[in-house]
Amino acid sequence: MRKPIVAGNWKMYKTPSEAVNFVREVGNSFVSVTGIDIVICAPFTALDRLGEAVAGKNMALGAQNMHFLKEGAFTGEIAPGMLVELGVKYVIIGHSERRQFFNETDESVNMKVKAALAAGLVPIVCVGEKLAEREVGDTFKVVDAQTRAAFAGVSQEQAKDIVIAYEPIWAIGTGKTATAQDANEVCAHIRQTVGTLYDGETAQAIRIQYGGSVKPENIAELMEQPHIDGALVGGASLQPQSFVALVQAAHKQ
Ligand SMILES: O=C(CO)COP(=O)(O)O
Repeated sequence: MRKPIVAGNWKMYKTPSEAVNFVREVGNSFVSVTGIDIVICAPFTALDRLGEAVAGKNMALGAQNMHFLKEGAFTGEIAPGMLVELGVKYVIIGHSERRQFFNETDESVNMKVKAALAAGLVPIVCVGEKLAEREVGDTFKVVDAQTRAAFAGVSQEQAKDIVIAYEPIWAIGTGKTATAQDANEVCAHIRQTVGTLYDGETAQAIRIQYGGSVKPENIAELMEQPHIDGALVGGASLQPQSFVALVQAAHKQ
């Protein structure tokens, strides 16, 4: 059985003190929750203080990006080892906002995936089609190509640890969600692609999240789908009550 994973992607929201207040308000809500991974992907600047704040609270830390090299003259960049030292466990790679606004390519995504795995971080690799691509029926083709590129040169053993987030770009921050059935169909296709790259066992092991306007009201239906193992949540992860409600609704499945 795949362990469900609900992750909040805070994007460029929350100062360090706002982040710590969030954890304070969530309090012990998750302490006795088992059987689900709960992750907060915070801005780099909040990770240090969050590391202390989440201790014993059953929430893991994630970053939203990183560089693929260990160190170097790359002004403004953050290396994998810097995240590891802060207690970070997950890192989002290739979010559509990074692909769109920061020149992230399938090639850089692949290098970052390999670097994250080498550093002991779990990559949350984002794939997803644009509205125009969906409209011409290219959804499968797009996610297939993104998935293949992301996994290039990744061993079977390492591949099992990767989390994939299927985020249709037209559903991000728009209030439009893919229907649970449509989302499931694309996640099934992504799983099949992983199966062709490795084998059926790897395909069954890998966790696939859905992301795009996920809320406490729609997460349960999404999580009921056989190929959806979790959610990557933007806006609805920013308020403590809403984040707790998301995890509770996801966990009932
Ligand atoms: O991009 C997302 C998560 O990574 C989705 O954002 P929203 O949940 O705000 O649509």
